Amino acid sequence: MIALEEARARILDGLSPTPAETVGLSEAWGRVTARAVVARVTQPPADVSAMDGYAVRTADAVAGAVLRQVGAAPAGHPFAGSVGPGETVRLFTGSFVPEGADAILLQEDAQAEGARITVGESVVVARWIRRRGLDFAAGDTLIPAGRRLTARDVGLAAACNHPWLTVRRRPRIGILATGDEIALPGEPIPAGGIVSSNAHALAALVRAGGGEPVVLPIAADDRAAIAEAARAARACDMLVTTGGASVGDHDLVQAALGPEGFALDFWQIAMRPGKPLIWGRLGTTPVLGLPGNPVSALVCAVQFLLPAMAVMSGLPAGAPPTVRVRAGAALAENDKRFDHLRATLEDDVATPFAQQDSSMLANLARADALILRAPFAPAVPAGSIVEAILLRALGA
Ligand SMILES: Nc1nc2c(c(=O)[nH]1)N[C@H]1C(S)=C(S)[C@@H](COP(=O)(O)OP(=O)(O)OC[C@H]3O[C@@H](n4cnc5c(N)ncnc54)[C@H](O)[C@@H]3O)O[C@H]1N2
Ligand code: MOO
Repeated sequence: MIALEEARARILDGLSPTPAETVGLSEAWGRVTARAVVARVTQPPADVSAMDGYAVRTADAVAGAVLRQVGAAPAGHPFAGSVGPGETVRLFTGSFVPEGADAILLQEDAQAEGARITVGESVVVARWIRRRGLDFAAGDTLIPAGRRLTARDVGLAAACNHPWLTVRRRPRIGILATGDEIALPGEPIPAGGIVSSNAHALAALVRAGGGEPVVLPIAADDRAAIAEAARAARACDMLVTTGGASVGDHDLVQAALGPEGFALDFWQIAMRPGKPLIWGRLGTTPVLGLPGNPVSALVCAVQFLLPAMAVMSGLPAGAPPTVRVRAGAALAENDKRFDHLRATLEDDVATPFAQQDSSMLANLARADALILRAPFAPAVPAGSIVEAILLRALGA
């Protein structure tokens, strides 16, 4: 059994980013830039007013002075002339500041009678003028390559005049659930059978991680069926199987993929839940074999599939983010397997469920966090600081 960190390193080492594609801005949220976004315009394009009011010359606009309005410049309609001594031009927020003016007289500090503008309060030079390029200048690199785009980034890309962006293709993840006993939700459940939940949970997690799930039909516990399904997944960037990973006579994933040319990298890791994890390659397609137990499959997906999808998306390789929390109960000494205790979180106190069986989906769905227990971590009293993965933040 290899250590969790080594398993993740071996998985991530073997992956590379998907090819780039171009998408419109409306499709860009959550995608990862394959190319830096460089401003095509300067913003603001000229000195502009930050307020509604009057463009003035500081020397003239002293309290009590009367100025002559010689024009108006609504936003989008710059004033063609310049502001001479004793003159002013009506402006609005975003209007270009005409030549000659060097300050803004706020509308509420002025009294207008026709073209006669009486200054109520002396202006301060440059006040309320946003300088050309205050925000950014043409040629500035505003968004680096390898960044997952936020709503703010999309707005920035639009502002710097990019109608579309070059991003990584979403990693296409084939999901193959195996087992004679599993039936799709809503279908008749065979005698001795259960409803398949893993493929659905994994597909949702793939979406949360920015990927495109390709859910394959359930394969029976039979080598030919698994092999056929796996062949269908060769166009995917990764095939994820669930079930059939362990040591039972019906745990067939490796046996079925072997004749198809499956090259195993490792099988079994020192992790709970998730011990029978499989990692290898079917031709050029990476294959991640997750255990069938629903909690094991999900926890392995958090620890390995999400980081793998990040690398395939062009993001840096790494472990899922962790936070420090206080244990809501005493934690026993751990054994040799890296443990993940499903826990609720209130403020910064994470309390593990009393039962941690890897079949218990309801507890998993109620959990906010996975408390991480390194191999051989000593027993700690309630209130101790421990590391945890927050599930909701990952969409898990
Ligand atoms: N003698 C040993 N037995 C087991 C070991 C071991 O080391 N020695 N490992 C255990 C561990 S740990 C795990 S985890 C499981 C994983 O087994 P498999 O990956 O082979 O999974 P299955 O046997 O196919 O199924 C296990 C369990 O999960 C349910 N299942 C399967 N697929 C789905 C699905 N799509 N949706 C919901 N539930 C699913 C299945 O019905 C079983 O109950 O092996 C232990 N055994
Ligand atoms: O490791 Mo298994 O994944 O304990 O249930």
